[in-house]
Amino acid sequence: MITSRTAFGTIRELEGSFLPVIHQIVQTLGGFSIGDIFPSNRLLRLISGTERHLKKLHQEADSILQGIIDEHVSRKRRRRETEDHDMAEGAEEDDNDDDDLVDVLLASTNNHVEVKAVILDVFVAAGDSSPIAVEWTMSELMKNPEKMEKVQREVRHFFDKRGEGAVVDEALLNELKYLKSVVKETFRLHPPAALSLPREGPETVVVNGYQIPSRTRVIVNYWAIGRDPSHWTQPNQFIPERFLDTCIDYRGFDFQLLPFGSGRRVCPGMNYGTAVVYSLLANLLYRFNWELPNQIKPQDLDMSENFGGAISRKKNLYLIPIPYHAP
Ligand code: HEM
Repeated sequence: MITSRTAFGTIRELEGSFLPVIHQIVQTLGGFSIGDIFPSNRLLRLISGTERHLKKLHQEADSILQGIIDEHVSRKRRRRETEDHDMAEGAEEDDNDDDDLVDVLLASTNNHVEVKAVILDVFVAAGDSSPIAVEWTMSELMKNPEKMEKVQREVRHFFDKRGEGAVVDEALLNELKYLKSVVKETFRLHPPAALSLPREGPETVVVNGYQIPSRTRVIVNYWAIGRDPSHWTQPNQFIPERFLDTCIDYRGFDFQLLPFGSGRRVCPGMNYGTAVVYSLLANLLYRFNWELPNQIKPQDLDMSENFGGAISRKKNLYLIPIPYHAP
């Protein structure tokens, strides 16, 4: 929702139909089909039906995006007409402060196919990653009440000192060390994108004694790397403290923790995605205490995963918020 408001501004009706299509595209792309294993065999690709399904989804997304672009073009035209009229009467030219992503892209090209491709790429790649990360973080904190207490103490101390409106940016995260460790630990156990996008190398290489011929399709399993016992002690336990005394980070330089990938094809939305995660979490943790419904005990909270383009919870997380009032 935050990404779509940034991209589309206020076109709520079309936005409402676009997000479910994106969700289906992400789910379909994330699954494996027999055609993925033998990509050169067109018959297998046809039998699996995935290609047909994706084409249909693509057509739906394309027509919704065209509607959004048309809306933007006519809104811009109306605004320009009003501005021309106002300027003729002596008013100053309007700046473009409230332009959204579509406006910015349309200002740089008249080619609507390119604009649609960029928007589709951003939405499919961004998917629900940040909300999924927040949902897993809250799940782990509910399962581990002592960690929840510790992180809330830190966040409340921070906001009580700086005021409720304080923005949690990269500089201030140095003060929220435990929250940062909690997020790193969640990315380690539950990377929203478990697998890299498929990549092909231009030439043959040898990695750890394995020869990988050029043009081989390679997919890296970030989920398995995060739980590899040769890198992590008690790999399946949620222990944010493990990050307090190390500089291991998720930015792509520490190969045992790669929730955003690494190298030239590292996620370009990393800063935006993490800013959303930190600010949502900081607000949820500051403003409310949280309880599990139906007397569910923390240790009984279901943590099953849904396999797809993004690894979300299999069952939604339902929690009871209890407003917190600063003393
Ligand atoms: C917590 C949030 C996010 C996570 C965990 C995440 C993770 C990833 C991962 C693992 C990849 C694949 C890297 C690879 O193939 O090795 C990726 C690619 C990508 N991400 Fe993100 N992402 C997040 C948020 C976002 C957001 C908010 C945007 C855009 C607004 C975005 C845009 C992209 C794009 C465009 C690519 C494809 C890059 C390419 O084609 O090489 N991501 N992301």
